[in-house]
Amino acid sequence: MSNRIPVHMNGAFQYDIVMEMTFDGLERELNQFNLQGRRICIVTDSNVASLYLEEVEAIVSRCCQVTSHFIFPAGEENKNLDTVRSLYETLIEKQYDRHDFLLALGGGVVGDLCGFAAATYLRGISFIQVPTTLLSQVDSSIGGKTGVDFDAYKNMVGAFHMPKLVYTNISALKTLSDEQFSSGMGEVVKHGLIRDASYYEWLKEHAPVIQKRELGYLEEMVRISNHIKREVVEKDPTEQGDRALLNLGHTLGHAIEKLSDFKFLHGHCVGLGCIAAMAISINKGLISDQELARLYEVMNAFGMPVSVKSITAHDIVGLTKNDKKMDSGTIRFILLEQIGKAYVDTSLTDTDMSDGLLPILA
Ligand SMILES: NC(=O)c1ccc[n+]([C@@H]2O[C@H](COP(=O)([O-])OP(=O)(O)OC[C@H]3O[C@@H](n4cnc5c(N)ncnc54)[C@H](O)[C@@H]3O)[C@@H](O)[C@H]2O)c1
Ligand SMILES: O=C(O)C(=O)C[C@@H](O)[C@H](O)[C@H](O)COP(=O)(O)O
Ligand SMILES: [Zn+2]
Repeated sequence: MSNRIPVHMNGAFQYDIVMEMTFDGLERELNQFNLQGRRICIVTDSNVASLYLEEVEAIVSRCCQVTSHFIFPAGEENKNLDTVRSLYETLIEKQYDRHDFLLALGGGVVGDLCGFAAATYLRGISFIQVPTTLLSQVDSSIGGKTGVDFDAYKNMVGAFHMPKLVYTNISALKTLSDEQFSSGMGEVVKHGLIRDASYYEWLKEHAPVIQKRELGYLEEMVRISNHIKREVVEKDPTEQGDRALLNLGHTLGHAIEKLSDFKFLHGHCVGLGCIAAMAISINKGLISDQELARLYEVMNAFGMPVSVKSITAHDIVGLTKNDKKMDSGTIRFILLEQIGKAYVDTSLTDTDMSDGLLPILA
């Protein structure tokens, strides 16, 4: 199996996703961009900086004229315009121009924020994704959705801006906390649910080795998820249609994330949202009750929370009115027709959503 997945858009090659077990190959990949005389600013957060910045900066500095870095405090609460503003200030101060690059080293928070700065600084400069969390390796580094939160509304300000390269070092997952690893599994399980029933089964069967983080299995899992995400974003890069399926679990999940003041992790909220979406699908007679029991088994196997306290259905449903998939007052909600097959439903009422939330608010 190749460790290189090319991503195309409108029939034309856009960028490669390259999966390796170290950061070393980044040098080879960067050299294809002819960066002599150029500058690269590595954007990262405080945790990732202490783990990997020195190593990655040494590699990057061999490929371009000047390397600098911008470090911000880790956490979703810093994925906002204040941090973007500080990054702009750094780039202006260092006189970064349109031919220079940003490189996002970290999880989805770093990737989304750095990508948004790259999309907007000087009306757009190039950026590279070097994802280091499970969530970012399987999902957020691919497809060019960039952005930040605004007043804790998730990803309210953003742009589509494709990276020039996604370079994934799978072994970086070894230093991730168990909590962050299980959050990443939220997006992985989502991929199985929306697109690939046999992948969903495979995940369930291989839960023990995945939980042990055996690198061969992690590589296989990241590769399958990357293929699923690639296939969806290639067909619909700017979410005019089926890309919305990648939003399974997100309409309610994002609301829970906001209401928890970001105490709950994104992937965990997506998992909770997937339970609710499945419950609604069951209420509509689309899939059987047993599937919900199986989803609980899968989520338990990966240490994901299956219920939430101190948040009301009323508040969650209220926040769905700000969802990015709203269309003239109609919510475009992702449901399951069967395991491995999702669709966009435009008929849901607030009561349907409240009823779907019952299993997770119990
Ligand atoms: N753009 C997209 O398509 C897309 C897709 C899914 C999620 N997202 C966004 O991604 C964000 C969540 O990303 P995330 O889960 O990666 O969170 P994150 O970026 O906050 O990273 C989680 C934590 O892990 C730390 N970390 C990162 N790599 C590490 C490593 N290798 N070892 C040890 N610690 C490490 C970070 O410092 C942070 O504390 C959310 O903001 C979500 O909205 C975007
Ligand atoms: O790439 C996409 O498209 C996704 O929907 C992936 C999601 O996992 C991700 O969380 C995304 O940021 C959510 O999209 P949003 O448009 O609701 O912000
Ligand atoms: Zn997500």
